[in-house]
Amino acid sequence: MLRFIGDLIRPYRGTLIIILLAMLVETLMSLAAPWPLKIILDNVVGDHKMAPWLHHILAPMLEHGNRLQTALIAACLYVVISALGALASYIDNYYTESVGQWVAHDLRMRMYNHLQRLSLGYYNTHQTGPIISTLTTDIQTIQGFASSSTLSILVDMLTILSMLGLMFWLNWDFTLIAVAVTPFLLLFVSRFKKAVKSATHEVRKEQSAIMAVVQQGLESMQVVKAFGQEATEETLLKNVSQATVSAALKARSVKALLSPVVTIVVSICTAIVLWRGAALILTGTMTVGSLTVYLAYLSRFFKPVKDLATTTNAIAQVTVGVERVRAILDTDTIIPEKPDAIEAGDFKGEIELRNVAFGYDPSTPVLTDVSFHIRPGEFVGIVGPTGSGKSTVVSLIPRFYDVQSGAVLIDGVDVRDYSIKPLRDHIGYVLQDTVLFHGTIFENIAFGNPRAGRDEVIAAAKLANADEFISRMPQGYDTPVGERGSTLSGGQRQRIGIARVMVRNSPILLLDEPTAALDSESEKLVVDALEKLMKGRTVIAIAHRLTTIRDATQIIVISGGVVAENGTHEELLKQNGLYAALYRTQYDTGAEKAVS
Ligand SMILES: Nc1ncnc2c1ncn2[C@@H]1O[C@H](COP(=O)(O)OP(=O)(O)OP(=O)(O)O)[C@@H](O)[C@H]1O
Repeated sequence: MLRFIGDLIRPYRGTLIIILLAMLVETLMSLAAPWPLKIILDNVVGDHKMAPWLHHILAPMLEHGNRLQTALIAACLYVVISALGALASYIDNYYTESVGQWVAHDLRMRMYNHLQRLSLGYYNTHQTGPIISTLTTDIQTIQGFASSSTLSILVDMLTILSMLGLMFWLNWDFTLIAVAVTPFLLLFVSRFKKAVKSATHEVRKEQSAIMAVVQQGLESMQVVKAFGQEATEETLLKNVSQATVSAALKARSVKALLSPVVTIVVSICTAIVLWRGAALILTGTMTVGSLTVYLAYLSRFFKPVKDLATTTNAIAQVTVGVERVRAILDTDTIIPEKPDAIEAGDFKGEIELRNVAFGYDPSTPVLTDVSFHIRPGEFVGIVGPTGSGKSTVVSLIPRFYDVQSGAVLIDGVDVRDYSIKPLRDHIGYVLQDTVLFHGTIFENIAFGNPRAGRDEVIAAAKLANADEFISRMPQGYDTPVGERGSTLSGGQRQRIGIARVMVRNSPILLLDEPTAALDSESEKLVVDALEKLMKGRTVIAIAHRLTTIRDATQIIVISGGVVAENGTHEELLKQNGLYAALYRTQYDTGAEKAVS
C-alpha cells in the first residue's frame, strides 16, 4: 500500500519538501514554546542562574542583572516563537491540501480512464453504485492521507525523539519513569489497528450498498412509481442504512476506546511527575521552571504518541480505500489492443463472421458456430427467436466483446487486428432506445462526432426528421434535455439517435431494433429517417417487425447458437422453415406481433 501511495505523491516531491520544512519549524517552535516561561520562573521570579548556553544566546540583548528586561525579552521570544509556528502551520496546511487535492485528481482521472477502457463484460457483473462510491469517497480518504498523514507520521516520530532527548537531558531518571509506559501503549495501539481495519471495511461496504440502492432507485423512478413500489424501495434503503448505522457504531465503539486509554495513561504519568517533581524541587535538585518545561513536554510528548495511534485509524481507513481502488485498477477485463494494431481507414464495409463461438459466461455459450458474409453496401436483416443471440452477434462487430473462437472480419481483416477507437469510429449504432446525456440537443447530436459544426448537426437533424420538433422547442438546438432524455418522447429520442449517427457518417451501420418501442406514427418518421441514413452504407438490422427487413438483400436467421437459415425474404418463405413460421405468426394474426 505504501508503494501505491508513494507512486501517487512522487510527482509532488518539491511541495512535500516545503511541507516537511514547515512541519520541522512547527516542531522546533513547539519544543521552544515552554522556554520563555522557564526563563520567567527561574531567572526573573526565581534566583537561579541562567543556563550558560541560554545566557550566551541572550547576552547581547541583556543588560547585566536587569530582571524586567529579561522578562520583556522572554515575552518577545514567546511572540516570535508563536508567530514562526503559526506561519509554518499556514504553509504546511496550504501545501498539504494542495498535494492532497492533486493526488486525488490524478487518481480520479486514472481510475476513470481505466473504467472507460474496461469491457462491457465488467459492467454486466458490477453495480455502478459501489464504483461511484470508490471514485468519490475512497479517493477522498486517500486524498486526506496521501499528504497530511504520511508526513505527520514522520514529524510525530521526530517530535517524540527530540522531546525524549530534551527530557532526558533535563532529568534522565525521572524521564525513564515517566515514559516507561510508552512501549506498552504502542503495543496496545498496534493490536487495536487490526480491529479498527476490519470495522472500517464493514462500514465502507455498507456505505457502498447505500449508494447502489439509491442509484438504482432513482434511475428506475418511473418503474417504481408505475408499480407502486415506493415502499419497497424505502425498505431496501432502510435496511442498508440501518446496517450502516450498526457498522459505524460498532467501528466507533472500537475506535473510541483509544482516546480514554491514552488519556488515563498520560494522567498517571503526569501525576507521578507532579509528585516526584515536587519532592525534587524541595530538595533543590530541580527548579520550578524545569518542572514546568518538563510537564509541558510530557503533555506534548503523549500528543504525537496519541496522534500516531490515531494515524493507525487513518491507515486502516486508507488501506481499505486503496484496496477498493486497486480492485478496480487491477481489473484487466480490457479489450486488448495489439501493439502493431492497424488504424482503420475508410472501410468498404465488407463484414464476415467465421465460425464464431461466444458466451458471456464461457461455460454457457450463446453462439456456437455462426458464419455469414456481407458484401459492402448490403442491407442485411437478422431475425430469430427471443434470446437467440441477435444483439450478441451485432455487439461482436465493434468488439464490445471478443469471440471465444472463430473470427469477425471487416474488409477481410480480423477486428482484433484493428485499433479499437478508429474501428468503432467507423461504425454507427442505433439501439432500441437512444440514451441521451444531460446537455443540450446540439451536444447530444454532436456526441456522434465532436468535430461536427452547427451546420452539420442541423443538416443531420433535418435528414433524421428531427429538425422540425427541435425548432419548435423554446431554445431550439440549445434546449437542455432532462436526465437520460426523459423530457422527450421515445420517437423523438430515436430521431436524435439517428441524427447522432448521421453526423458520424460511418460506412457500417448497426441497427438493434430501433423502432421496436415506437407506435406506428413515430415509427413512420423514424423508418423514413433510417432509410435516408442507410443509403450507401453496409447495414445490419435486427428486425422486430419482419416487414421492416422485407427488402433486405440477405436475411440471417439465428437460432440455437448457429445460422439456421440465410437468404432473401422470398427464398426463406419458399424454404418454409423457421423464418416462414415467424412470418406467418405475424402475418396470420393480421397484426404485427413481435417475434423478438
Ligand atoms: N450482458 C449480458 N450478460 C450475460 N448474458 C447476456 C448478456 N446479454 C445477453 N445475455 C444472454 O445472452 C443470450 C442472447 O441474448 P441477446 O440479447 O443477444 O439475444 P437477442 O436474440 O438479441 O434477444 P432479444 O430478441 O430478446 O433482444 C440470452 O440468453 C441473454 O440472456
